[in-house]
Amino acid sequence: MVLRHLRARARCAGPGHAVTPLLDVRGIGKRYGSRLGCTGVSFDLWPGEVMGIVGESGSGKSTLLGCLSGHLAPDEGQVIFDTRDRGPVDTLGLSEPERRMLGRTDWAFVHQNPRDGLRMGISAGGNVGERLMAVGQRHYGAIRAEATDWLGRVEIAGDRIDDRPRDFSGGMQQRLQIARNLVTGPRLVFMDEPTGGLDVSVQARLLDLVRGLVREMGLSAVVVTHDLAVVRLLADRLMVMKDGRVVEAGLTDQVLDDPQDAYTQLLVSSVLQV
Ligand SMILES: Nc1ncnc2c1ncn2[C@@H]1O[C@H](COP(=O)(O)OP(=O)(O)OP(=O)(O)O)[C@@H](O)[C@H]1O
Repeated sequence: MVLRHLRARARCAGPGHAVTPLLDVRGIGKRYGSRLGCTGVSFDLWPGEVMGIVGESGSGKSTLLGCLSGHLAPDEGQVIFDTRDRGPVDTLGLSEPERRMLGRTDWAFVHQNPRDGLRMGISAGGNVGERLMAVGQRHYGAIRAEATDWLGRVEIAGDRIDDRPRDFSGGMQQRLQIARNLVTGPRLVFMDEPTGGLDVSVQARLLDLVRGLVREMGLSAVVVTHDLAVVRLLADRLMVMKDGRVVEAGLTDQVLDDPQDAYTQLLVSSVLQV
């Protein structure tokens, strides 16, 4: 029913107008036994748009991101993704191989801890090149050239290509994780506290880099963070979560400059006092 509705909307589109959201999230809910993870979360994400999800610890951000990205199975709801070849598809109904393919091609996931998103035992170039091989590239010279190019794009010197990520600083590891994720040209990137655990100056540089790449590549992204400075810089729109529910949503500047919900007001003012 929902898919038919989306296709009908897509057919009514004029040229050059995206009328189908890239991601259409409907009523996602997840419980852990009697404990609520998140409930009733719905939103659209449009091509090239960045959605920020903020809230205090335990508000359900990671649960929601897990449900959206296929790492967790929600108890209810739909996550409809506008695939290149088949149009809008409910990703929760995909088979495991189909989901894996989506993860290699159109979707990417940047973990808070780069160790969760990198292979620490293989070289930096191998970490990037491996993703190209996973989508069918076989020419060693071309793979190495593309890996070198991507290391440059994330400001890692080319002469570090054969070094292992464990010899990198935290900021470099995170930049390498970003290169590994973006090298295959995904359309949607999930980010879980991408600057968490980094020094403030390193955070600022990383945020600048991510913002540049997102814009340059026209990426859509869902960014979970407890840091309002991160969403202020990266996100076009914002959802504020509390106790597993979205309490306020809107354009980032609007929500942060003129919060309507009492909890959002508290969140914003507590940051301003820091
Ligand atoms: N594996 C789990 N088993 C039981 N309860 C869980 C589990 N994971 C999360 N929860 C609970 O679900 C609720 C939402 O947690 P979640 O980790 O999604 O919040 P969060 O906003 O991402 O927090 P943080 O910023 O600390 O990561 C919390 O009450 C948490 O205790």
